[in-house]
Amino acid sequence: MNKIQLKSRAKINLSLDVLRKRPDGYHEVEMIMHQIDLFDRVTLINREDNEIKIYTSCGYIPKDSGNIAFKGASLLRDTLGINKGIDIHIEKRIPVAAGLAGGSSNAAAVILGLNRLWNLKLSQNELMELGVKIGADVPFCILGGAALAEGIGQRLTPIIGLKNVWVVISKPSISVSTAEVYGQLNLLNIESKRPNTPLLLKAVESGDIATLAQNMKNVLETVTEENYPIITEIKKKMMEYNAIGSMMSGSGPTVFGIFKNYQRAKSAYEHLSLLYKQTYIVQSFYRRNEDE
Ligand SMILES: C[C@](O)(CO)[C@H](O)COP(=O)(O)OP(=O)(O)OC[C@H]1O[C@@H](n2ccc(N)nc2=O)[C@H](O)[C@@H]1O
Ligand SMILES: Nc1ncnc2c1ncn2[C@@H]1O[C@H](COP(=O)(O)OP(=O)(O)OP(=O)(O)O)[C@@H](O)[C@H]1O
Repeated sequence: MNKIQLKSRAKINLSLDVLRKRPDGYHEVEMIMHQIDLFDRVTLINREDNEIKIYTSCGYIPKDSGNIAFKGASLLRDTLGINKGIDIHIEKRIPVAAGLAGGSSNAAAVILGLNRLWNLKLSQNELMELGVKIGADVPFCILGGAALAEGIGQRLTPIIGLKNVWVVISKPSISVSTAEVYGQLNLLNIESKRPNTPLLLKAVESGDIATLAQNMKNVLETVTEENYPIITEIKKKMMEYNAIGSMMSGSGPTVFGIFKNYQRAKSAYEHLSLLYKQTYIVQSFYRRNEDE
């Protein structure tokens, strides 16, 4: 085998709580993460030499060692002392710097793909332990499906995901830095924004999308929504167009809405895409990578 192609899926956070700030600056979180069926295509092709090369149609992501997919490949090579080269082709569809883990998901695809292409035989847990070295969202992207994430996001408990739930996502044309959002978070100001995680976990696992959608909360909204009122506007529009609930994903600025059925989601998508260019209609994706 000389080549492998993978789907690199985006995630949304169905809840996001921050418990405390650690001495190293990172935050301990408690969040419910769920993949959606919006994906980049990542193709890995072995090279004759030992270089790592990135090819992408997307004009505004790095094409050198600054690309997180590059970091995924060099991490595997350095850790295992491998002297091989790889061409990494990224066909970008996931909006960038959006709160959808687009970059983390590309890195996860590279790690999963090279494990197979180079026959490394690392377990999923070993891959996840390596993945966290390049980003807190990478282990979840390696796991796939749906999970409760704790620690800095790397301590994962897989949960039963939502089957074929319709979701509309809209990204306003602003980009947000995750580090800045966490940096501006005031832990004294989040009490009313904290989710009831046990209630939400139960709702997700039983497919009770009404309870889920009506109780979703993300403490990072206290920062990003405050900085960008357009997020409040999009959430309002989602509700006007019959979402059961709407929230910002991750550190934002992407907003998603959960819908009762395809017809309602489609109608919302048609209206919202006139207002916000980067609007997508997608389904929840519940299968873990090991199941594929
Ligand atoms: C907002 C989320 O996307 C929600 O899933 C994640 O918590 C962030 O995951 P990520 O973008 O993969 O995060 P990283 O690339 O590891 O970290 C970017 C920056 O975010 C901050 N950060 C990230 C994760 C975390 N648990 N606490 C933090 O304070 C740190 O300042 C870090 O320098
Ligand atoms: N392969 C990649 N895909 C997307 N962005 C990348 C990639 N490599 C590096 N980047 C850079 O990483 C930054 C964050 O992009 P990304 O799309 O991963 O953010 P995000 O969706 O907010 O991620 P998260 O939800 O994990 O915080 C951007 O500034 C982008 O230029």
